[in-house]
Amino acid sequence: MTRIVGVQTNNKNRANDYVHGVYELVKKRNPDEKEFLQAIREIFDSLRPIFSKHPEFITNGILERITEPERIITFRVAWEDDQGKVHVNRGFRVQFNSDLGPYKGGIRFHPSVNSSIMKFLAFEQIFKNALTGQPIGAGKGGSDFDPKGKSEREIMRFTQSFVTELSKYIGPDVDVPAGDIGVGKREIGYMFGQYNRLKGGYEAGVFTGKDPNHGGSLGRKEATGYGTVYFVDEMLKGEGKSFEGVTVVVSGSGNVSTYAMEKAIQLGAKVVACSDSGGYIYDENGIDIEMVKQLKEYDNKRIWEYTKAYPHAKYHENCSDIWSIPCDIALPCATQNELDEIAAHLLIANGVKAIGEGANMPCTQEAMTLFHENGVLFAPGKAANAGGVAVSAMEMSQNSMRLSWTVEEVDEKLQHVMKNIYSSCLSAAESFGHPGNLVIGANIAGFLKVANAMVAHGIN
Ligand SMILES: NC(=O)C1=CN([C@@H]2O[C@H](COP(=O)(O)OP(=O)(O)OC[C@H]3O[C@@H](n4cnc5c(N)ncnc54)[C@H](O)[C@@H]3O)[C@@H](O)[C@H]2O)C=CC1
Ligand SMILES: O=C(O)CCC(=O)C(=O)O
Repeated sequence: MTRIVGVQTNNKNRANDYVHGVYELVKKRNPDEKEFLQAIREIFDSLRPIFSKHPEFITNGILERITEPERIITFRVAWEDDQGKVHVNRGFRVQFNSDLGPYKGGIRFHPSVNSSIMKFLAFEQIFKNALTGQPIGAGKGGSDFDPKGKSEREIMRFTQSFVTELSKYIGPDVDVPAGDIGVGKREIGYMFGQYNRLKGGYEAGVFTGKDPNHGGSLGRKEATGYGTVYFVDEMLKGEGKSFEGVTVVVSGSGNVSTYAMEKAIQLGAKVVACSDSGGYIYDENGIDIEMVKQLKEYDNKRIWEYTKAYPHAKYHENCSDIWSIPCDIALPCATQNELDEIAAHLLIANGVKAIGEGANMPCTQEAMTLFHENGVLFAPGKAANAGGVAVSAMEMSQNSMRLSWTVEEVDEKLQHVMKNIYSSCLSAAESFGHPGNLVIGANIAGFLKVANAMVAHGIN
């Protein structure tokens, strides 16, 4: 008995030393990349229990390899504005891991884009894409270009210049980009057009998130937001709860937020607030989702203009104060680290029951710890928002087969994927000694899938 306990302790120490040692190496190699290190730390904290059961992951150097992107492409994007002035932005594509399939992940256009943000997003994508169960590897890209205030033609010229360089590194079986912040079906359309022009043909599966009228999948636009709500609904059902009659606050008013709000409302919730980077609106009667769509998806307006149609609604300029509104469920769907310790304290004091991360890494580590300590149900982004990339993989399948599924078919498959992800997270958490902890469950379930493939593919 003593000997077995001794062996277990030795294995545990060896596993802890391994995780700690690799984290120190990664930190040394990427000293100023705070978002990337934050994402690595969260994963590493969850993975500790794995290595005492799977020493082969240590001998195969899985952590050392999975934290180093297979390839990072950085390039100049020169473009001319409407006045003929030349501008230069920086473009990125991080091709992080291809053990499960072609690199797959969105393109972000936002002034904050830098190497750390690109790497954290591509790293998260490894585990998220693995959780979907579909044959997709992981990547992410973007540029520090700010679409705000640019004309339609400027956006087209910038996007064409961006993809002229990116086209050398992507393809339907190599790397398949999609949208993210600042990139929707309009930008994907420009990328797709320019890519095909350069290649002299039509390669349907090179981008996803295309317009369903020209090569895209029905249901892709809605998939991330709907998927997030489907996942949270599963988590609520596990506790005998539901969306019926609850109050919900959603940050952002872009692609993910809009369709998270729509699905929550369809399931009987009252959504009382949403935001953009300028501020938030609070409508105690419940947000009119069609009005939000009109303002943000079609008219490209700021969210405060909602109050022109609904004068009883209130507009507040500080978008991060949205978390001071009492709610049962909070869905952060805007951007990374938008919900910090202070916001978490406010939500908990106001009785929040559940959090669902529609955005990538929207909660800081400190906020997550507080939710955990206070028994708040927590759906981590890499599981909860995986519906978008899952339907992107369905778009790839439809493109390869040269056919189109109906929106009902796509939605049914999406619900199935989200349920499967939920049960994989639950069972991984249970098997590794953390029952009910979906953060640990998501990280372990995603990691195991990729790590096993990396062992099978040899050291490379
Ligand atoms: N589009 C997709 O399919 C997926 C997106 N995500 C993640 O979801 C998040 C949102 O992405 P999208 O909706 O696609 O982008 P989007 O560009 O359509 O919308 C982003 C929204 O967030 C707002 N925003 C930006 N910074 C903000 C801040 N600090 N506070 C409040 N609002 C702010 C913007 O005004 C905009 O309304 C990102 O973290 C993205 O990586 C995750 C999975 C898939
Ligand atoms: O649909 C895709 O390929 C990308 C989605 C994405 O960027 C994400 O899941 O964060």
